[in-house]
Order: sequence, then C-alpha cells, then structure tokens
Amino acid sequence: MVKLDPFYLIVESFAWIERLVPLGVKLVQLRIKDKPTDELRAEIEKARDFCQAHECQLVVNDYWQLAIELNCDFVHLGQEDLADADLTAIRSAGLRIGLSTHDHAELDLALSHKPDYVALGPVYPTILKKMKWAPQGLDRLREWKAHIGDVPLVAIGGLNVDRIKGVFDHRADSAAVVTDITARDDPETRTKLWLSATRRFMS
Ligand SMILES: Cc1ncc(COP(=O)(O)OP(=O)(O)O)c(N)n1
Ligand SMILES: Cc1nc(C(=O)O)sc1CCOP(=O)(O)O
Ligand SMILES: [Mg+2]
Repeated sequence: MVKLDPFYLIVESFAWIERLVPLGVKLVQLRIKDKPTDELRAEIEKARDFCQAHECQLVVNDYWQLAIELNCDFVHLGQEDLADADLTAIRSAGLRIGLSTHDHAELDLALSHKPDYVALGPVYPTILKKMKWAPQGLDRLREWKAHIGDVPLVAIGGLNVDRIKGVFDHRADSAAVVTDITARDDPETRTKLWLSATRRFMS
C-alpha cells in the first residue's frame, strides 16, 4: 500500500510547484483546468522533472492520457473522470490512482477499482469550487476509514491550519489543501506552517 505524506498540496500551475515544493513539500497535485493540450503537456512535463529532482510525489489531476504519455506515476480522478478513463491502461502503464468520493455510492464504486487512495470531501465548506454535496463533517472521515481499511484516506475541502488536528484525529492519512495556501498574502509562510503542523502525523 502506498504511503502518503500527511500534507497534500494542490496547485493550479507549475509556477506554484516551483515556488512551494522547494520549501519541503513531498506530495503535490497539479490541478489545471481549461488549458489547451500543448500547454497542459508542457506544465506536466516541467512539474514531473521538478518534483523528481525534489523527491516530491507528483499527482496529475484529470489528464490521465498525458500522465501516461509523460511517464508520470500518479493520477487523481473524480467520479466524472472515471466514466471516461481507461483504468486498465493507467494501471498497465504503472501509474497509481487516487479517487474522489462524496457519498456511499461513490465510495463503493471507487473501492471496486482498487484505488491507491480514497479522497473524501468536502469535509468543510470550500470556496474553490461549487459542490453539490453539503460539508461532510469530521465523523464521516472515521466512517470512511472504518470502511476502507488500509487504503489511505485523504481529507479535502475547506481545510486550514486550525483544522489539521481534527482531520488526523478522525483518521485521515493526508490533508489536502488549496486556498488556505494559495489565496494567502504569504503562501510561503503558510506552507511552512502546514509543513510543521502536519509532520507529527507522518506514519
Ligand atoms: C485529493 C483530491 N480530492 C478530490 C479532488 C476532486 O476531484 P474531482 O472530483 O475530479 O474534481 P476536480 O478537482 O477535477 O475539479 C481532487 N482533485 N483531489
Ligand atoms: C478540488 C476539490 N475537491 C473537493 C471534493 O470534495 O472532492 S473539495 C475541493 C476544493 C479544495 O480546495 P480548498 O482547500 O481551497 O477548500
Ligand atoms: Mg477531476
């Protein structure tokens, strides 16, 4: 079973990776929306090389064909992405797969694909994107973990430094974050705070 770093940073460009990964980030997702394929390819390629040089695990969101083409080793897919994704091709290329879940039906479907991690969200309200699910609350994390056993559990949605302890106390293995870092005036200082606040939850 894959071991996930407790701090899971999610960013929308290579520029963010170049800026924050050298601070000590060991798990980062490149989540780019609405860019032409050649730009996506260039961003993923730069992220792959930079993360490799910094011993940081890169997860490519959505673009599984590009992740295969560019020899990346981890993709994240949502339930809508799953409908179009060729999981056999992804696995045959040696990539690991993280899957989103928001309710029991999605969890059952996700587990049927034997994911390398399961994400549950939104744990708290998020301002990043419009979601059709109400915030799940912390107890849901415990419930998910009891169901998924050894599969690592990622908590996502509305997390901030003050909420870190709660998600790990409720059995998350990793805490994913976007705006508590990228929307701050000083993302570097916030990243360092996240790094120090999550270290003690490293398993
Ligand atoms: C770690 C993690 N969890 C959930 C998501 C959301 O994925 P998805 O539902 O496919 O939505 P988009 O991020 O693609 O808008 C994620 N990206 N990462
Ligand atoms: C991209 C995403 N997926 C979610 C899910 O629940 O599947 S919540 C979310 C947004 C996470 O951003 P922030 O840390 O700014 O709330
Ligand atoms: Mg997606």
